Amino acid sequence: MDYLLLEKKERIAVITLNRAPANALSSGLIKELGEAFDSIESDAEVKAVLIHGEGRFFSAGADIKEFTTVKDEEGFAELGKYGQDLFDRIENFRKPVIAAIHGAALGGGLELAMACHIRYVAEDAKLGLPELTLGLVPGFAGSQRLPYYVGTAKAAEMLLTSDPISGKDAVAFGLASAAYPADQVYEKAYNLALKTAAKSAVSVSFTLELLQYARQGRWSEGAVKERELFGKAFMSADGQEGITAFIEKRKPEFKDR
Ligand SMILES: C/C=C/C(=O)SCCNC(=O)CCNC(=O)[C@H](O)C(C)(C)COP(=O)(O)OP(=O)(O)OC[C@H]1O[C@@H](n2cnc3c(N)ncnc32)[C@H](O)[C@@H]1OP(=O)(O)O
Repeated sequence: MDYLLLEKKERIAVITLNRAPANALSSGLIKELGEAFDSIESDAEVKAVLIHGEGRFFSAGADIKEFTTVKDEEGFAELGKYGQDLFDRIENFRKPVIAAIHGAALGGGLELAMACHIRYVAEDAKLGLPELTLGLVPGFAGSQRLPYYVGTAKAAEMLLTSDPISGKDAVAFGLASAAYPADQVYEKAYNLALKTAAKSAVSVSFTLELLQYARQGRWSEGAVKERELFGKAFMSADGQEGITAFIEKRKPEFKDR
């Protein structure tokens, strides 16, 4: 691949955005991200995904220079759909996707990070949707995901001023789970990925599915689905192993079945 690195180790797939100088999300990079997720989806050995950026930033957003090659409104709507479809796929992915953010996650970079299931950030990272600075609006569903995390009022402030918030503030507003000094973020996020990879792939997949009901405000349907999957998880080989291991006072040995 030309714009990212995909490395699989210890059952973790590490995606490194690698498009100097700012890991701007060109259509080429977005296409390669889709291909990376194809490879990870079909690889039963991989149990979690970690996305981070090479260089100074996580990602500074869609490639502003590439915008000049788009001809008309339909072209921009198509570009938006291209990114939105990929980010929906990431949000609905059945293996945990974790973002380790340093430097900046702006515009499409933050929209990518918001599609991940968990975000760890550098304390001094800048997170924002500055599209209005360019006379634009977000195009990869940032106007929809940001209010989900930070509330409508804070999202309105961030969008209408274009001011980014720090990693520390992102945690305070619920946009990220934890903030660390910049040189520790990757390692902390990698250890988090390892922790999730130690669980049964069955219950992890069920949990990610259930979280989407809450994410989409489908509470009652989600509760029905939860009790159904509770039974399925209990009757799975790993569910049986987990219960037996607890009773026998030992660590469970999950087989992802
Ligand atoms: C549907 C989605 C829409 C969107 O995502 S719209 C884009 C939203 N993103 C932005 O508006 C962010 C734009 N970039 C910036 O604000 C700044 O940059 C940074 C804060 C990221 C970094 O600032 P500093 O440290 O002063 O560096 P620097 O000289 O501005 O940038 C370094 C190089 O990176 C290129 N670059 C930065 N962001 C983008 C981008 N989004 N698309 C294309 N190139 C970008 C610059 O041009 C420059 O390049 P060169 O060294 O060749 O001059």
